[in-house]
Amino acid sequence: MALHRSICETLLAKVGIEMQKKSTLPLSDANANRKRKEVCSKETLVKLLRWHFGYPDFRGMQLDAIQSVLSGNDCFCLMPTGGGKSMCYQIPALAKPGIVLVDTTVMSDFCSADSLNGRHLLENQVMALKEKGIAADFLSSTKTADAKVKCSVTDTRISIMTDSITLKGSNFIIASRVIAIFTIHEDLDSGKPSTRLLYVTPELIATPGFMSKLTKIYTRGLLNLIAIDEAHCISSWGHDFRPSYRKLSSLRSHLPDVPILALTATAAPKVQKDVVESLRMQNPLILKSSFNRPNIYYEVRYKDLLDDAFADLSNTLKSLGDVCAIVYCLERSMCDDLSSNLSQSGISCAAYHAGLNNKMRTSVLDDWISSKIKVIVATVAFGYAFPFLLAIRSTDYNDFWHDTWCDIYQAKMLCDGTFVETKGHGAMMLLSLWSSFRMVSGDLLLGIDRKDVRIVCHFNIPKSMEAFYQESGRAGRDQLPSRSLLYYGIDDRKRMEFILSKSGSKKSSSSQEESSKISLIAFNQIVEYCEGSGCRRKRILESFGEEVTASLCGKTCDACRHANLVARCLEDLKTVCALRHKNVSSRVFITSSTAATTGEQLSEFWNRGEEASGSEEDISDSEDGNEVINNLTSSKLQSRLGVNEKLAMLQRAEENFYRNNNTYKQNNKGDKNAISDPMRGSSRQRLQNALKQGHQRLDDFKIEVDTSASFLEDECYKKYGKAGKSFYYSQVASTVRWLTTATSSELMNRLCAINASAEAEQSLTPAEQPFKPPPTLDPCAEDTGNEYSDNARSETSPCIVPMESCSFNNTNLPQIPSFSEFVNSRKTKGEQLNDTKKHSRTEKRMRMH
Ligand SMILES: Nc1ncnc2c1ncn2[C@@H]1O[C@H](COP(=O)(O)OP(=O)(O)OP(=O)(O)O)[C@@H](O)[C@H]1O
Ligand SMILES: [Mg+2]
Repeated sequence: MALHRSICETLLAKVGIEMQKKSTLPLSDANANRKRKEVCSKETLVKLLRWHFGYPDFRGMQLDAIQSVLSGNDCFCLMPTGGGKSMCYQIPALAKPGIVLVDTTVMSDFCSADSLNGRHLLENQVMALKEKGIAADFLSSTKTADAKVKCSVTDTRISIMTDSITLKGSNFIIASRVIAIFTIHEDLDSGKPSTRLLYVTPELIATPGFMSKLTKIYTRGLLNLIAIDEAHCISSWGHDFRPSYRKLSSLRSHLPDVPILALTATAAPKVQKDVVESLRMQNPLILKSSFNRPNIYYEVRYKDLLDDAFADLSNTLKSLGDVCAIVYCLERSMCDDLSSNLSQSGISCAAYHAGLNNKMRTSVLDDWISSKIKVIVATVAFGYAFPFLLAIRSTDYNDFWHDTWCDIYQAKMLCDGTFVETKGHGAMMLLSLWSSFRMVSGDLLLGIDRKDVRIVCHFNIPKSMEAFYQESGRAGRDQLPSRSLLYYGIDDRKRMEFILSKSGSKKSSSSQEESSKISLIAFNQIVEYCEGSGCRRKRILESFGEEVTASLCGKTCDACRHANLVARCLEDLKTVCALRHKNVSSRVFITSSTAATTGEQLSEFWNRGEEASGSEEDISDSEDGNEVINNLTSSKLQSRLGVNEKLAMLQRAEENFYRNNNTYKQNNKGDKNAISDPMRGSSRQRLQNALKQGHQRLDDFKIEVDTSASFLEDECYKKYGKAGKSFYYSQVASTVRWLTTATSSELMNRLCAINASAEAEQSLTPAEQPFKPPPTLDPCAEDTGNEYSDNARSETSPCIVPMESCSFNNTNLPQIPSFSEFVNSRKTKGEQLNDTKKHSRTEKRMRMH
């Protein structure tokens, strides 16, 4: 034991775990208050605030909340972002001996997604509190996945003390953490814990081991308060990806008279009701501060009216000088692109998302917090993984594929290991994407207390007003003037609507449909915020049920300050939209909240239903998918299996899939995934429509529509015909999308050859017109001569050469590896690394090229 202690101390010293720098302020009435539920006087509490935090006085409703919980009442506290909610449980932790338990999303997100980052962040937070003289610490149910260095000293004790922690060994950082857990547990068991503020995850609370520990602390009269930070997760997000929050309801039954403090910045009345009921709060004191953030200037810019939104963003950031900023976007790839784009234009910036490896994320975060990096480009909060599959599928097939395997690879390291036996690629993709998006979900920057963020830009529309408020609220936590800038694009809006509408597909359960409807209604609020001409601030506040006067804003939003300009922009947007999306019923300026939920055909992604027979076997709609989603939440396998076992399991699943699939195909004459002629016809029609729109949009449009549509369709078919209709549709969709934005010269570049050939053919008499590829099109013509085979000829566009031979669009695709190949390539790679004694970690993101 003595040996253990000395090792602990040495290691703690080595990793620099800070001891408290400030002593706790001695309070004369502290002991007297120990058992009595007595309100601390305002003076005492202000003294604590000044001593530990150096602030002169409490803000807003802080004091009411603190006094309420100290007197034993439940309290529901609604405060704006940056309003100082943490103080409402930090001060009670100082006011009496005993423990304040804080259930926090920050930990939940980070620890379940990425243990090292979670720990790193929390270590920072806890260290900051320790420096203020607060005995704070944290515990989580995080599993340690890395198995580098054996940590034999603590193995046995850890497994005895926490039934949820699977320790397989550890690198140095983890070792230090493990020892810290050891000491916290010892402290909690001691009967006289020195810990005052204990941050935990809902996952940990749900474990019987920890609950029995809590019960012991409670029976000793040492549990003073349970604080649930970001309590809205119980309601609006809990069902989707934080079911563990639901388990918090057991707190009341196990610990009946410990006051509960629920804190949130985003709670609509229905959410508030849900939180109060779920936590079984009793007559809680409801404290509501205004959501108004007077120091934030709100502005919307319209992507469709900008020449170059990237450039606009970059110029805006530059014009602000060397300030700290956050840019949010929807997808990782966008994060990376945007970040490198901004860096190229001289802005100190980095991408931050779950696709980065631990080391990278930690270092980006550190650099941003310490101001080495000024701008952080992060993914927005998102709770749905399932529909992302379709969104991503519309991007390049190969990139998508590679990303997917990479995600599986990363998921084993980052997520909590919910792997299930699945039926093949579709399901595995869903699984991996689910994992990866679960990782990004919940705003990775949540809980980071960087006060001087001067501007928050949304480069893609957020999913709801609540998400927008949370994210934009990261600006100006120091109360100094700051900005929120949202770039609104019609395509972005459609993409988000699609994603949200697909979150409850027709084959899903009714609750999923319901949640999809709710999401779309919530999304409509943020669309109205962008498309409406009235005061932005008023709109935000009204969406949270606050009634405000028009004068409240005081020209601190673009709609109030530049009313005419905004009105003009909205008019222009209307026109652009009418031109660009002629065949798609536009929702611009349709403000009825039901419009989004009526299932209208909103974009190229989701009007697949109208295309011939639909896509029964689509990954999106497959029973497989639902099964995976269902299994994901109920999987018994959970994290108990090792990584290699999980990979082996996926490999087996793939083999089974192919076996079953072949049998299925033999038993069913037609392949459901095959692309039929009517489907191809319908795709050609869509491409024609898009080309016709181009005709209207562009003055110098000289493209022959029908032939070009056939050409493009043929291109899609050749590229993805064999992969099945899902990928074929995606390719058609992205081609349509490209057509709606392409410039004349881009169109000409891609289609000039075919149009040149059409023109050439027109100049010939019908008798002269050859049934062969035009020489200009075929760079290999000299080699192939007239050997152009009938097989390579498209039935729909007879004058087109095989795409593979066209130099202007070389679509030779790298081979797509099967999952087994992928795993084996990893193994080989690993062996090679061992052979050459390369211990340094190379790029985590595996490249298949
Ligand atoms: N009474 C106070 N006076 C001055 N500053 C304060 C006071 N209370 C809290 N703060 C500071 O305000 C900042 C925001 O506080 P905190 O992180 O608790 O906000 P929050 O309400 O939890 O925000 P979010 O919703 O973004 O998590 C912190 O830097 C905190 O130290
Ligand atoms: Mg907070």
